[in-house]
Amino acid sequence: MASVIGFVQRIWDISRPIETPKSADAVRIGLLGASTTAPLSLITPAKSHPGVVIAAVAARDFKKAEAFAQKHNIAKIHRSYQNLIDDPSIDVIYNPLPNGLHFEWAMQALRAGKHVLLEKPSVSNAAEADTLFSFHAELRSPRPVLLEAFHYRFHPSWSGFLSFITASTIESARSWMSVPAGVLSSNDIRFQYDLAGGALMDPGTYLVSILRQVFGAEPEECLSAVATPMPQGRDQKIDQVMKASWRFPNGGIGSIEANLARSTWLGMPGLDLPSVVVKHKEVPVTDEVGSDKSQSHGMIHTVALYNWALPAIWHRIDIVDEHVTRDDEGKVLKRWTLKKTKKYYTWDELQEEGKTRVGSKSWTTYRHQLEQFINRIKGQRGSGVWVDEDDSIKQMEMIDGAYKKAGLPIRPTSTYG
Ligand SMILES: NC(=O)C1=CN([C@@H]2O[C@H](COP(=O)(O)OP(=O)(O)OC[C@H]3O[C@@H](n4cnc5c(N)ncnc54)[C@H](OP(=O)(O)O)[C@@H]3O)[C@@H](O)[C@H]2O)C=CC1
Ligand SMILES: O=C1OC[C@@H](O)[C@H](O)[C@H]1O
Repeated sequence: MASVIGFVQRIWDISRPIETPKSADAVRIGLLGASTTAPLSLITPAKSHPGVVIAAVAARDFKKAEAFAQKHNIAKIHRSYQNLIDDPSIDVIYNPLPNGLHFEWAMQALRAGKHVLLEKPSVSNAAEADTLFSFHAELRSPRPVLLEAFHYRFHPSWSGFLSFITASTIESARSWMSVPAGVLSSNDIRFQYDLAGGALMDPGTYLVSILRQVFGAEPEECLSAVATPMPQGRDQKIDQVMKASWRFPNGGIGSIEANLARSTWLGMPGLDLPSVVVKHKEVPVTDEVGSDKSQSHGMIHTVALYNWALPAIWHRIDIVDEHVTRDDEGKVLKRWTLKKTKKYYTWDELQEEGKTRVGSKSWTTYRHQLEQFINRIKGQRGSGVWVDEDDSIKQMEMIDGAYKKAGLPIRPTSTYG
């Protein structure tokens, strides 16, 4: 009962954050597009941040921008993306445009000296990532801040999960995310190749990021990539589903399944919690059992995180240790399993020296991300979580590699120079 009350309370608190008065030096953010995601990923989180004002929005259609501004209490409307970027009263550009427009508008914003919060995937392919992030790296100090918005990494549940993983002994890691069938309309940006759509680009980009995080390394080889194309008559360059696997330097295998139209029995929409399961190789345990030289004691450590995408609403980390003792001929003497469950709604259990980790239970991944983004802009010490330039480039290299392996073209490079 207490857990149900906690769940309902968290949903209530997340959807109605306490609005804080804004400080005089608040960072002023402008939104590119009246996007579907902005209310969840930035507008609501900004309400509880005293140092952030959502100051302007630009949309291709003025009436749409007007309605969006009114609904979200945004004071200023621009008739074009360029006008927003050129607005001297704006400090930060939030870029949640279709993936295929990320590169152009991030470059434009950086060229205008604005900080950029850039939705994932950062761009369409590795060549664009290299150009964008190298351009950013070479900007003169004080450089604007550029962040690929891998929000899940900023929540304490992700750090808590990683704290149970020993990268060098991982045998396998599996991660998955899907969108239930029928949720996305047939003309959704995710189904358009020219806008850099596809399952690997959308849920898949998180899954690729998760494998890179878990192994703490880049893969040596893409072992398999199998795309389920869109139904006949639709764009065959779009992967509706992508299943792929990679071998990492420790010999472990990482695999993903990204699905833009998950269905189950009789075509009913399917709902899976976005999750990751990491299984380690058996490692020897030295303890009182192991000290008997005629016996050996081994353990397989498996860690799973359920709901890494919206962990503030609910998540669970399961840690399962399978123990086995064997005699000196390898015959199994005894097996037993120890299980525990952990949850990290706040940093309380994860405080480390030198890191400033703040937040409350009602902070979503997006709110935590915003905190760190603003810390960077203000030159303040934060939680230590960040996504750096090289990380974002390597991310796109892994995605390109999987598209090639699947026999699909990598997503098109922008003509913007
Ligand atoms: N962090 C997260 O949790 C989430 C991130 N995302 C990411 O955000 C981005 C946008 O996703 P989402 O908000 O769902 O997308 P939308 O379909 O809402 O598109 C976003 C905006 O793109 C603009 N746009 C510009 N050119 C085009 C075009 N040719 N066709 C369609 N739209 C265009 C529209 O702006 P205008 O108003 O000017 O017409 C639209 O408002 C993606 O990169 C996605 O991966 C998406 C969902 C969640
Ligand atoms: O968080 C998300 O969930 C669903 C996806 O389609 C979306 O783009 C992604 O960011």
